[in-house]
Amino acid sequence: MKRSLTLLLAAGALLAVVPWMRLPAFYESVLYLVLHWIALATSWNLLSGYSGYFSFGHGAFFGIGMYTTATLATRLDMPFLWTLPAAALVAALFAALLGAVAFRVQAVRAELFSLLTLAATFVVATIILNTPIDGGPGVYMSAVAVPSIGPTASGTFYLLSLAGALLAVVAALVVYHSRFGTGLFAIHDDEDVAEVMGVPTFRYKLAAFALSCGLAGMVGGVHALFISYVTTGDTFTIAMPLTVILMAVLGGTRHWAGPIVGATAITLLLYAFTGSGTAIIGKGLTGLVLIVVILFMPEGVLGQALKWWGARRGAMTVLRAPAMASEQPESLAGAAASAPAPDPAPAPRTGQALLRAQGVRKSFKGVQALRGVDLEVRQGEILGLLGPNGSGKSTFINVASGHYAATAGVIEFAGRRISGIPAHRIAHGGIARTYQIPRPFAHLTVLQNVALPAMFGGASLDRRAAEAEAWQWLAFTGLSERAHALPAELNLHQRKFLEFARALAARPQILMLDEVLSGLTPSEIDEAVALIRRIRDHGATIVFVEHVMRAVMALCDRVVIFNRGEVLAEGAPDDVMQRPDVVAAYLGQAMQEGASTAPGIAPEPAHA
Ligand SMILES: Nc1ncnc2c1ncn2[C@@H]1O[C@H](COP(=O)(O)OP(=O)(O)OP(=O)(O)O)[C@@H](O)[C@H]1O
Repeated sequence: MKRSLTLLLAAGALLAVVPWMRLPAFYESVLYLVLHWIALATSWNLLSGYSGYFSFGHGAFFGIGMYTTATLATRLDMPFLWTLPAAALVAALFAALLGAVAFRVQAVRAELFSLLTLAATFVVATIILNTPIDGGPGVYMSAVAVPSIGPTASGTFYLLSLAGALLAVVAALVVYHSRFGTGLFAIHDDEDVAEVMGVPTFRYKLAAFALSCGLAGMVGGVHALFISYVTTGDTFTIAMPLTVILMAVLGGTRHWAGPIVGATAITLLLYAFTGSGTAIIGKGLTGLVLIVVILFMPEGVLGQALKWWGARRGAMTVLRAPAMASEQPESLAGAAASAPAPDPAPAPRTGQALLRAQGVRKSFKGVQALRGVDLEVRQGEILGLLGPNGSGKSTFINVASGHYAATAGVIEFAGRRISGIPAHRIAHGGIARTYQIPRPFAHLTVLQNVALPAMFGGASLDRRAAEAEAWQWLAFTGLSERAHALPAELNLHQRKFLEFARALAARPQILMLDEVLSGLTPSEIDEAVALIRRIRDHGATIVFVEHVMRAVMALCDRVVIFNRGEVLAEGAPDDVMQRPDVVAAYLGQAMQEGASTAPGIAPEPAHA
């Protein structure tokens, strides 16, 4: 990052000389527009490209900035430069208010968020148009003095635009390489999993929205004086956010520099055809280029270029997320699955209750998935959660890890109530889980997938330490060779082990494994059983939902049997599995399914 930052600042310093080169004002205006669009597209990308929350309301915040500057400079005679921080602040505050409402509602994602931001644009425009802020005729700013920063007025505007673009790009670069940026990219791929792994999704989205809109507001403030006549009709159009989106998409939304490429290309292309007869050709050509890029370069021009560059150098990935694709530490090179791993949880086997659930209920629109579950997980044990399909095992894990809120009841962890608190705080407190169907972050490499929980989970490491930790867990689970692959390039066995590695990297006190063995071949199951044993030998407490009976019998200290959302039985595996009511529960399911025998109730000999 330091190299990019130095390059950026050096480029900024070089470009700052332009007004003194005595170029015709026309060129300064063109460059003003290029920088203006770079600032807007980059600021939009900070929320929408990074986190995947596509905003169609960037025009609203840009417009709020314009009107803040216009009002303060014309009505209160505030010096123009002082109005710019105010423009940024008002736009950021408005975004924070809107985000505080929108991000609280879980359903407001994807296209609903886009529609909401679009609607906000019209609401803002209507308010401004029908109040003294504008009142209808627009605001003239011709009497506002242009500060003498450059040798000419056009030079001053150019320099202001350069400052705005630099500020936006530096912000995008810093966020891209920060913990905050990593969290935003995780939200982009799977927000629920990101939250369960410890990313404070609400706070991160709010901060990104406010930052993105604050920058747009500041750019709006500069533009108000540049055009010197502000009207709602010209400001709050759908064309503005659309242009910004197209620029970012063309350049590539998954890289901080993507919008620079897109904004420069589109602005220059449109400008090259500004003559009255050729403007339409310019627009048509821009549209065509966009169609080609969307069809053949889904990661944008810069994304594709970096991919080619990476492939030429024989290295995988550059563009998937904030770059952290460092090489495997030498000490771990060639480490096999049996390599010593960091201690996942230094918990002694005291047998005391670490997690206690009392009267936990969960219903989904009429479906009673949990009907008052009481159970405890003891420190250092492997507790098996068993039961027929649909009996509520996964739901229990989902509720305990905060993925779903309990409808009623209390869950305590290490003596503290955790039911009702956000999932990222539960993760931070020391509970990690795997998903029955692996849910890796699709655009993060295997290494980045494992480093993320090390950053946001119980361990709470910084990026560098998290990456080192991730390498260790990759060695532990035998995935070192695939560190730079994307999850889609892994087979099921490897994806399941990736789930393990991610959960372990959080250094949890309790590890909840949800059917990690399903779909694996017998030899892969043996491997996984051996791995779970090793995790337990490190002192971890494990909750283990599983249908593979030989693994259950080989691993579990105790089992709890769920049936129809209730606890039917609990105790030592050998005793519980012989109980007639447990056999009947499984048989009931088998009969419903038309099977002649209960599925896997008779313990198979353990291979492992
Ligand atoms: N998100 C959801 N929306 C609606 N119903 C759900 C949801 N999640 C679970 N259920 C329902 O809750 C009940 C319990 O499901 P759950 O997945 O917890 O069972 P399970 O014991 O884990 O089953 P399996 O062994 O097949 O995974 C089922 O009837 C299921 O259909």
